[in-house]
Amino acid sequence: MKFAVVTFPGSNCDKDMYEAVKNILKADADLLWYEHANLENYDAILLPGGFSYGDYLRTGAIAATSNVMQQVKQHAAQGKPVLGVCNGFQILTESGLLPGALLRNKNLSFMCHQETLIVENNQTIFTTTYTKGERIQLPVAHGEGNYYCDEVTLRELTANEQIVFTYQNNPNGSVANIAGIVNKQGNVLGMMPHPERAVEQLLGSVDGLRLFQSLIHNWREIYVANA
Ligand SMILES: NC(=O)CC[C@H](N)C(=O)O
Repeated sequence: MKFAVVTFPGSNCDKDMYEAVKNILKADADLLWYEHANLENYDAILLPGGFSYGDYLRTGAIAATSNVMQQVKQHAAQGKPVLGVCNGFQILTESGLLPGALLRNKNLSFMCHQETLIVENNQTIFTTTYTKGERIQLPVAHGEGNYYCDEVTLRELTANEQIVFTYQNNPNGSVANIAGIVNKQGNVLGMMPHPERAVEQLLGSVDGLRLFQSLIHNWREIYVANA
């Protein structure tokens, strides 16, 4: 299984993401500059955190218009996995791959600390290593992590079990305590907390590692075991 980590101008969690996948998971991965990225031969695409284009206009809005996102859309339409973390999540909502929007935190301040999340759906390709309702520890680091969607969308997200992670103690004002959602097909996950920053005990938690392990395991089940 081969991972692509896409770097935009202003990404700053791209190397952490790459290190987590390449050196901790020991998976095949490339770090790709957005302009030259050809995503054809990759199995999973990782959109890392940061401040793409300086967060100008709206977070993720300018990166969402880049050519590489057309490729990400094609990849997603084929049912292949896409994970957007933090700014990656913002890019996914701005590009229409996920519903809703990320607004400024309710206290209008950047926040950076460990949060307890609740695993709401452990039946996605990203979350089968967790149990439903499990409390896990992941760090958050954002100024605009306040997930918003209208009531109709929230009803749909709930009915389709697209809410994957919620915050135990909502730090940013997100609707329904939402920390991460998947698309209807279940192959595109966007989340504000950073799994790539929780892949070694030295970092305070290994709960993020399990997300990548889940993805690799389920990808093999789908594409290798049944081939
Ligand atoms: N770590 C990040 O990805 C930061 C995300 C974002 N640009 C924000 O502050 O909201």
